[in-house]
Amino acid sequence: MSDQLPHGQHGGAHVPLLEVDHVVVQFGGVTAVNEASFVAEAGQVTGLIGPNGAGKTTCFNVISGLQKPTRGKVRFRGRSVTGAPVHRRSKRGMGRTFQRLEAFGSLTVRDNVRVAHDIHRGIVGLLRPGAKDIDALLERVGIAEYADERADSIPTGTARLLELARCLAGDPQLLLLDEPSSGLDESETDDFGDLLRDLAAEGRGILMVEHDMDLVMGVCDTIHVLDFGSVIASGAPGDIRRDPAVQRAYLGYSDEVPEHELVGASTGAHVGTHVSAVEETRTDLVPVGAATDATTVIPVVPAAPPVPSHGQEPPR
Ligand SMILES: Nc1ncnc2c1ncn2[C@@H]1O[C@H](COP(=O)(O)OP(=O)(O)OP(=O)(O)O)[C@@H](O)[C@H]1O
Repeated sequence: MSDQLPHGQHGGAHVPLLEVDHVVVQFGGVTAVNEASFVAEAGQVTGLIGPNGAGKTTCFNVISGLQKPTRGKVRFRGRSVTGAPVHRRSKRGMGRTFQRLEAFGSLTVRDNVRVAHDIHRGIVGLLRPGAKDIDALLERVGIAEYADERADSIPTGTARLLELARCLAGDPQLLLLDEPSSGLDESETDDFGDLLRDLAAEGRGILMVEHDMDLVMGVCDTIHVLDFGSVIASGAPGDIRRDPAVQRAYLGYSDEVPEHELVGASTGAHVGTHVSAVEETRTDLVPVGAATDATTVIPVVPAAPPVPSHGQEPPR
């Protein structure tokens, strides 16, 4: 029996392209992923964000098959792939890029994409794509001018786009992108965001771990937020931006101490730190970007002293 069900349908019921279902990953005493459940839909860009150490990469490893979960399931196109090896997931239509660049340094950019295509297609790869197909892909991701350069001589941002081109050479239905914009300048990041929207408009699903909040908030349809391995929020960018639990996760505040105690006790060193952090944040109330109502501001009013902060910018 074929396992290639059309995504989105399963006996009439809606089936997400990707489902992460109560996944737990433990490394000895460390729970890196804690009962995480979320979905990524076809035709959408989905963001997976969270502070450093929140469990994003571990989740990606579970989804792509590099890490066996301690418990829980991963379903792709309605079928469990929890025990499937990486290459089988890839054959079923998952493509992944890594934070670490994986291209062959001594090959040209064009040959890197050609090799990725051949590896993915296996025997079918013998029917090699024409140079025109490869060049069209390079054009699409915006690196055609580097086609004849060795991969180890191109700038980091370009190398990231090469990773994406290599991933797209396998024609995946789901793209798992790990920090895809790092190394891109502002205008390259804008172009990259447009490309992600185009890829989603073709019906592909994109799940992206990304620290550039402008990009995440600008291109994602849905965002899932991890903190200490658990999903603490899921929703549209505007909802995530305003979610108090998300703000706490990024800024490192707990809500156990009422705000009036904070203000009244501002002589304490740690509280002083907190107050200045609050002031710093509040002077930073900025109009939310073009993706939503431009008059909305970020309601960041932490209500308690700091717990060890992840030291990262919250979603803006
Ligand atoms: N192989 C491992 N052995 C032990 N602990 C691990 C291992 N891999 C990850 N961890 C721990 O699991 C937790 C989650 O790590 P993970 O790399 O998934 O987080 P992350 O959200 O991707 O972080 P970052 O944004 O910094 O890349 C961290 O506490 C990390 O130290």
